[in-house]
Amino acid sequence: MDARTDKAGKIERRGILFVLSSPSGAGKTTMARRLLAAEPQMAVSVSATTRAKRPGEVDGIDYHFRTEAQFARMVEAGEFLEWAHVFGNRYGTPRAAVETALRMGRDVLFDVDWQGTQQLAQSMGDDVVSIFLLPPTMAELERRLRARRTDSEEVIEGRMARAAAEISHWPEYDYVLVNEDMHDCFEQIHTIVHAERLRRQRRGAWLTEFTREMVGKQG
Ligand SMILES: Nc1ncnc2c1ncn2[C@@H]1O[C@H](COP(=O)(O)OP(=O)(O)OP(=O)(O)O)[C@@H](O)[C@H]1O
Ligand SMILES: Nc1nc2c(ncn2[C@@H]2O[C@H](COP(=O)(O)O)[C@@H](O)[C@H]2O)c(=O)[nH]1
Repeated sequence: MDARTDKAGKIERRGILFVLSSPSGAGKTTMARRLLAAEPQMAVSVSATTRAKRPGEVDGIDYHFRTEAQFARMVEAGEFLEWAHVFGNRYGTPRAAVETALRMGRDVLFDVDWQGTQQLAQSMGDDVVSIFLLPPTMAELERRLRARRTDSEEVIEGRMARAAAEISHWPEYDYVLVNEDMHDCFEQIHTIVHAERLRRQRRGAWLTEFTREMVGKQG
């Protein structure tokens, strides 16, 4: 028996929803990829979006790329856990995949903006752990957006224009990290994941039973 299952092997651990947000280009996708490589049991929420595919992006892996009409039908059918307008496009978290992963006791990683984080926190409460990434400077943020070579000048300017507004939401997050050095930032995120999993409230009935049996066996 471990913290995930009871004596009958039934899953009793609720998955944690780890949310990463930042201004565009600060490094969420980079950190998410590293975390998923280090934590193969962690599920990732693949968002749906109406934005155009970037070079190298794959439908169903990076995003579910949808037309406006398809996205609107999904909203109408209640298929999203949350959705929002970001940079003139619509982005949303499909409900079904997240609910399946959580039911199986798996943690789920989200890359969503501040609006998505607020909506997830409202619907999923204490199961949400939110992390905000800051760039070391605005100049470095712009450098990273350009170095990525995935967006037009117009898109980059739009994202830089929105960066200060995104950053203003940092106090709403559980953790705020400066992504200066990739390795250090990843280590900090991984430490948060380990610590949050060890919270007493998340260890479930297993801990109660474990301590009761231990004390019962005394003498
Ligand atoms: N600590 C770092 N130092 C230098 N470059 C970095 C660092 N972290 C990420 N980058 C680089 O910055 C660029 C932007 O990173 P990334 O795509 O992960 O950002 P993002 O926050 O996911 O952006 P978006 O919200 O637009 O999807 C990438 O080219 C990435 O390799
Ligand atoms: N509220 C939501 N925001 C989302 C979701 N998926 C991604 N995002 C955020 O959109 C911007 C832009 O992303 P990009 O891939 O076009 O650069 C970024 O801040 C993401 O965090 C979502 O499902 N809901």
